[in-house]
Amino acid sequence: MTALLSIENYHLDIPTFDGTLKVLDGINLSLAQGETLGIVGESGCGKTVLARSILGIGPQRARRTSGRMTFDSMPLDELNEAEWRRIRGVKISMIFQDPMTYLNPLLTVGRQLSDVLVAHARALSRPALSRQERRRRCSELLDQVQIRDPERVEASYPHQLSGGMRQRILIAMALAGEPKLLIADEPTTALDVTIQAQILDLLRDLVHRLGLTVVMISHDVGAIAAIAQRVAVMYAGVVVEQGATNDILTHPRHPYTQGLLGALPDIEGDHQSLEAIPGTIPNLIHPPSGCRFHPRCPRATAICTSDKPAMTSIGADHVVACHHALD
Ligand SMILES: Nc1ncnc2c1ncn2[C@@H]1O[C@H](COP(=O)(O)OP(=O)(O)OP(=O)(O)O)[C@@H](O)[C@H]1O
Repeated sequence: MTALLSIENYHLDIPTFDGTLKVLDGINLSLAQGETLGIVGESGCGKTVLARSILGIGPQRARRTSGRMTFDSMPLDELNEAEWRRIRGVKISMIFQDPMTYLNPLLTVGRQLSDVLVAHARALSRPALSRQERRRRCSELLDQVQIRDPERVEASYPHQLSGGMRQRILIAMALAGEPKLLIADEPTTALDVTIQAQILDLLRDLVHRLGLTVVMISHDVGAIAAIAQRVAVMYAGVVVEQGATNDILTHPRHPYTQGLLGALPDIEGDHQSLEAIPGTIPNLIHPPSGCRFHPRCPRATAICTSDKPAMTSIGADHVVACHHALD
């Protein structure tokens, strides 16, 4: 099957005052239509930079040094701004952790949804929708995100709605262009636990009903497990392990994945075992030689400091980049 999104050997640098950050170091990911991929890793691993690069909105000074991304047979790295306008926010859309940042506090929800429809028609060089068509489409979108009282919500300003409702509105806006790919960057992190579960249910339902393909980024392995069929574990700009969610969660092979899973809240609730992965993410200006995880790895040997481990297949849908994965 051809992939809807494929990322091959993607390297990205960000020049800074102190030196060049080697933020993405040879990312390989592939996503089939209708699939949900979770990207998990500690803060600073490069998850957001990767997600934003898919949309062509990476950090301003960021430079792709090699590799490529292909979406729906289009080479994303070669698109011009006019081509991007037809894709960004339309065919590939994104939702974020804090909806309030992306909603205009001065306009009603209905007006903002309607504005999105106008902008999409313009971006796709389609005739503008009539007022009546826009109203119908707004109701349809609110229905898709399971908002049961669309009239009240359309007439509301963002601050009059709960965090969960605002996230639903952002999802409705993201669906307005009938996207093929939805990138969800920590969509439930700012919400309380019950609402988190509702938003995850909604995303699952959209995948099922609309055949949406989703990349979901989170440092919350539980949220990823609830929604993604496949998981990619990122560490310091590298995908270190990837495969079927169940396999990765029950048989993690990379010491970093094992540490991350060990760092999950324990059964009683919110206690985090902070000892699970000692140390912190390395400085990406001078990343460690060989395997970027070796300074923190309990299994590191000489080869880990000298040679970058190749991604090796260890199951039908399970790859890992570790010299000691099978020890
Ligand atoms: N605009 C920027 N300028 C310089 N460095 C940046 C910029 N954006 C991100 N970085 C650096 O890139 C690295 C990866 O950041 P990124 O935000 O992608 O991590 P993340 O895994 O998404 O973390 P979080 O979970 O906290 O969002 C970090 O070292 C970060 O400091």
